[in-house]
Formats: sequence, C-alpha cells, structure tokens
Amino acid sequence: MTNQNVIVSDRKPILGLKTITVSVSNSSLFSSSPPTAYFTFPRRKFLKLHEDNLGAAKIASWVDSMRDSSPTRLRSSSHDSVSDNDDKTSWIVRFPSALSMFDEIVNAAKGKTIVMFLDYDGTLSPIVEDPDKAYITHEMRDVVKDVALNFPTAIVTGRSIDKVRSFVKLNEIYYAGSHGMDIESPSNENTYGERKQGVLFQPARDFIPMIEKVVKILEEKTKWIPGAMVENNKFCLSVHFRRVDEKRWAALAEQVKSVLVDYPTLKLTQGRKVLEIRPTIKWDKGQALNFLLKSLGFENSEDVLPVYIGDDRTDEDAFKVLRERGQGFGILVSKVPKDTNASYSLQDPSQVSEFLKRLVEWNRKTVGEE
Ligand SMILES: O=P(O)(O)OC[C@H]1O[C@H](O[C@H]2O[C@H](CO)[C@@H](O)[C@H](O)[C@H]2O)[C@H](O)[C@@H](O)[C@@H]1O
Repeated sequence: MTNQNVIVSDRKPILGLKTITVSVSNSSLFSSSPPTAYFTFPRRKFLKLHEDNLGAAKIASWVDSMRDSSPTRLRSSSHDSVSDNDDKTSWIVRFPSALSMFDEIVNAAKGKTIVMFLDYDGTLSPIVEDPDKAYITHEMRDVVKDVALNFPTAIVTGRSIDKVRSFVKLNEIYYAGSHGMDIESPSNENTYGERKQGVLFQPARDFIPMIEKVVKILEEKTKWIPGAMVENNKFCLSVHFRRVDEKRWAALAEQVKSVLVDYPTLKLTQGRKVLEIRPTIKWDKGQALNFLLKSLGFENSEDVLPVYIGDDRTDEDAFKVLRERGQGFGILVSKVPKDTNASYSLQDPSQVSEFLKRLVEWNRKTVGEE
C-alpha cells in the first residue's frame, strides 16, 4: 500500500485542495471494478498515468490559486469598466473606509480599552519585491510607538519575531511572529539595564528542526528557478514567487509539492505571492488574538474593543475570530474588492498611519477630558 499525503489548509481549501490525506492503495484505487477499456494497459502503467494526471491537475489548480491575490480578489462578472466600478462601489458600501467610519468606531470604544493588533507586511510597510527590504518608515514607527503608549498593541505577522523586530525596533509592544506561533510580551529592563522580551507561548517548538531541514531542501530544489526565494520564519517558512516568471510557477509548485509529500505534519497556505508552509497544528493569527486578549485579562470581558488591521489571507483568521466574539472590528487593507470577514477597509499603509494617528489624538483628548 502506498500512502500519498497531500498538502492542506485547515482554513480555506487552499490551492483548490480540500483533502487532508489521500491514501492510495493499489487495491482500493477503484471504488468498483475499473472500466474494461483500461485493461488494454498493463495495470501498473495505468496506475502511474492515473497518479500523474492527478498530480498535474493538482499543480494546475495550485497555479490558478497562485494567480489570485490574497485574500481572494473578487472577480467582476463582466469585463467592462463600468461594471468594475459598480463592483467597487458596492464593495465599499459593504466594507466602508475606517477613516469615514471613524466616529462610529470611537463611539463603540467609549468606556472600553482598545487593544490594537497590527499585521506587518502590506499593513505597516508597503509590499516590495524583496522581502528583506520591507522597511517601515520612521514616520510609521513613531505612529506605532504612539499607539503602543496609548493602547495595548501587538504586531501579528507571518515573519519570525527576530526579523520583524529588526524592522520595527520597538520595545513597547507584543510580538506574535510565525503566524501567531511565537508570542512575546513587551520587553522590560532588568536591574542590569538589559532589555528582555518574555516568551509567552510557542505551541510549535518541536517543529523547529523540521522547518530548518525543509528550508535547506527547498533552497536546494528551487535554486535553479530565477527569483524564487525561501525564507525561514522559525516555526514556519515562506517560498516567495513575486520575482519568479509566471511561466515557472508550475515548476516551483511542483518542487514544493514534491517536498511536502514527505512531511505530512506540515501544511501549505497562501499569502501575497508567497506559499507558506507551517505545522498542521490548530493555531493561527485568530488563536493568537484570543490568547493575547486572555493574557491581558480580557477573556470574557465586555470592556474591551479589539481592532485588527491586516491585508492578507492569514489575517482573515483574526477577522473571523472578532466576528465570532461579536467584539471589535477587523479592518482589511486593500485597494481592490476582496472576499473578507473584516468590517471596514483602508486602502494602503499611508491610510493605516492616518487612522492610527487619529485614534491616538482621540484617546489623548478623551483622557484629557476625564
Ligand atoms: O503576516 P505578514 O506580516 O503579512 O507576513 C506575511 C508574509 O509577509 C512577507 O511577504 C510579503 O511581503 C513581502 C515584502 O513586501 C513581499 O515581497 C512578499 O511577496 C509578500 O508575500 C514575508 O516575507 C513572508 O515571509 C510572510 O509570510
């Protein structure tokens, strides 16, 4: 019997796959007797062709999904620009700008503690070609620092904490790295004047050696594909294809698939021009949000207003948790209509900065009036 493990997402059926594990046994490949015509082939050759076709179809659906933005961009029913504009208008009515809804948001915050959750790439820093150069501006850093001085604040990212901290360089905030699988509290100065960040939760510690191994294998297997880049995010990893010619996306997906069949405890999810590989544990940015609210003493509290701002498919887990809690607001950063669980939208990091500044000003005024 051969066991063929197929890559999965626990959230959305990603890359067109819903299956978790496909067990293909030679005797059980056919649910009933195979059609007679197939017996013109030797049986083993037929099975091989059958598996190859399944594999090719799978890769084709991966590539289709790689073409989509993240979260999935809503497709217009027509190709003309008038109906495109209609689609945009109806989307912005459903997910209005958090700037135009500012008064509603702060009204909902009256008498409550705002807890701010911020994604990094595409939210605090613009999306750039080279993931190692996704710098935050000085202005945005100052804004985030002000936010953290006014409200408990966490950066929730797919990056490793070390990497994101090297960009953000702030001590006053919580960091939830590796899609929430690595959570640290703000750093405190000890009696020797050293700053120490406290690890709060690392549910996937056992996976570190496996992630390191898979990073090495994938670096080797993709080095012939120009533009491909593998990023070690400590408890997970990213295979970037933003700079890969679209003609080679299928080849890249094939390499990733060929590695993952040997690692059934890893799964594949998708971000913005990136394939993300992570442990199959039930933990994501939404769980990290719940964990942080609990750590802050707001587990069953009505006195809290969590606000989560993010641009990516992985942020949808957190938007969904907010909807389930019936508390707070998810804000999707996007210029184009996308399928989302957020309540409001902002177009880009400069609007995120404007929104955060207004929130800080509002809080200072409110505290001053008390
Ligand atoms: O949760 P996030 O903070 O949004 O992290 C998700 C991924 O972000 C990074 O990749 C994305 O940003 C890059 C820089 O702008 C861009 O080049 C890439 O195409 C985007 O997917 C990061 O490098 C990944 O490891 C994260 O998984």
